[in-house]
Amino acid sequence: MKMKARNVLNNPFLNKGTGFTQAERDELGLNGLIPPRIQTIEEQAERIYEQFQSKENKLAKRQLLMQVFNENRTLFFKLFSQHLEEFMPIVYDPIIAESIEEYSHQFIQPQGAIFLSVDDPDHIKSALENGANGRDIRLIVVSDAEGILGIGDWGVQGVDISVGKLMVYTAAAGIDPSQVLPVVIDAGTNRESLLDDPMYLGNRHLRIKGQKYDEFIDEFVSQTESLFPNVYLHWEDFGRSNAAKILNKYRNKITTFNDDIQGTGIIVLAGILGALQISGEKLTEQTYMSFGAGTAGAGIVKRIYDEMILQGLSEEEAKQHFYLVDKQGLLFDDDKTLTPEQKPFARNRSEFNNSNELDNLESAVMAVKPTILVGTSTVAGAFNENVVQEMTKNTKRPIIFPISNPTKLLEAQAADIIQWSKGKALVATGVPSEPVEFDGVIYKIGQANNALVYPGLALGTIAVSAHRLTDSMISAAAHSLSETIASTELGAAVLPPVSKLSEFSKTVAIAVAQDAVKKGVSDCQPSDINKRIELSQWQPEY
Ligand SMILES: NC(=O)c1ccc[n+]([C@@H]2O[C@H](COP(=O)([O-])OP(=O)(O)OC[C@H]3O[C@@H](n4cnc5c(N)ncnc54)[C@H](O)[C@@H]3O)[C@@H](O)[C@H]2O)c1
Ligand SMILES: O=C(O)C[C@H](O)C(=O)O
Ligand SMILES: [Mn+2]
Repeated sequence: MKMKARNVLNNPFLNKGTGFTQAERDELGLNGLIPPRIQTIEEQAERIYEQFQSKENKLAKRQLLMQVFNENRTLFFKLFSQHLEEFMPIVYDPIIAESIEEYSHQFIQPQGAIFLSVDDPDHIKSALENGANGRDIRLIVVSDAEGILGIGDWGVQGVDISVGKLMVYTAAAGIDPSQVLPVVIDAGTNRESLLDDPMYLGNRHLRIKGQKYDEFIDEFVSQTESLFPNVYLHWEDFGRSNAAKILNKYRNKITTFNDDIQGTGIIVLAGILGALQISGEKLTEQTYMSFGAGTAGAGIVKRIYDEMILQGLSEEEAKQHFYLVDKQGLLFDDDKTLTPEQKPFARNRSEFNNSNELDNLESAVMAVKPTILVGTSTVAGAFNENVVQEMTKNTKRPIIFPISNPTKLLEAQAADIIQWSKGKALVATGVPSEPVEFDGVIYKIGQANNALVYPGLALGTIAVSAHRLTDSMISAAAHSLSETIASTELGAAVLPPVSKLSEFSKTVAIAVAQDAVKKGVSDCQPSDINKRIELSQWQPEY
């Protein structure tokens, strides 16, 4: 086979398979190397979709799609754009969790990801260069996989989350797949079953913490910035002790984003604003309880607290609206184990006459009487019938969002919350949920997953080359999303449907870019914003 032919057939950015025209086949020396029939991308997509439908289970469906991804990115994204709602749970959450758990055994191909080892900081630069291979990288998703979704530490196997998040970026917002790089930092793993597994493909030692880890992250950021000066750096699924620390260290120095903290904050705020549009109530009158106050839980609380201040409350007034519940129960300020993110929202025991009894969710709900309950605890079934019924006593339309992932970790099923609350609760879940019928009304369930917002956020930021991702841009993203819901329909969802993801990603991008330009974080002219966004959007066509 000629070099030229091999290069295009083996390069997923260039390969068109049966889509090569006769002229291309002549020029590249492809005659005889692919079946003679020349197909349009639509015909190719139809063929693969037929194969997809014939696969008996979802993991097998994902494996088929990943094979297409590895061979032909354009065709993969054509298919993804045609079947966005159907493919999202397969290539992304929840099935991605299974693929991460099985990674070392199922491994065939590195899927264009970059593997960095904490033991080998000297190769960070060359690994990034090898991966980019001359491409202009504008977006990196990096994970060290200590806190994959709610399933914990998966070591090098967590690389799939970096690949998966990037696939959603392109499908939802048209981020050019040749400008992205998925990265995993293999810092070891504390999961014994991986360390004991002879097939495990990562470093066979416990997780490295402390100075060696911090220096590695520093070196990674500095090499990334010098190789790709226009990059937007997305952090995913780091552990609770690193996620906020890393974000706080770099957020005012580079264009960077932590999805679990900021992305989740945006989507939950948008969902709450959507729910309040439906109920006609005000945010500043709500009492908020976070069940699970880790990376996501505390990130959401900070976003909603900032919104309350934006809506006119003082810092002290705003704080009064928040209650955090974690493993210990309701969090109090005399607790020495609080994280820096929990501390500002911990309560004083003197506020309750039974503070010692508030060591579980049910008693905390009864004592606090929250009107909003968000679950980021990884505790399946924690929002039981009692908890939900208690919530209905506090307000006409309680807002209840169990958003732990994947499906097996949801704090409650949407259908149960609707039943137990007799249709009063306004519900969103982290994974897709079917509509629920109750008393003649069909309740649509919003998906409060950061995937609904991070694509638009990055598109807006990258399109106008904003040199920071500011809180103000983040707030603009949340507001733009909540404005797109159909709040007057009976049983309306609190968030827009995934089927409209491409449309509203653009809405989010415009709002974010406008805010960046207005606040001087970008040099783009206001009149150029829409054009710049359109030009940044890649289309899956040959
Ligand atoms: N829907 C979304 O967009 C989205 C985004 C981010 C995270 N999440 C989900 O949220 C969950 C948490 O993620 P994270 O990144 O914050 O993890 P994390 O480990 O930082 O936080 C989890 C928190 O839950 C607490 N917890 C554990 N057991 C508990 C119990 N029995 N009672 C009360 N609290 C308990 C932990 O102590 C910790 O503080 C995961 O399931 C993740 O998938 C969802
Ligand atoms: O990956 C997801 O589905 C959302 C979120 O980032 C999570 O960690 O659960
Ligand atoms: Mn995550």
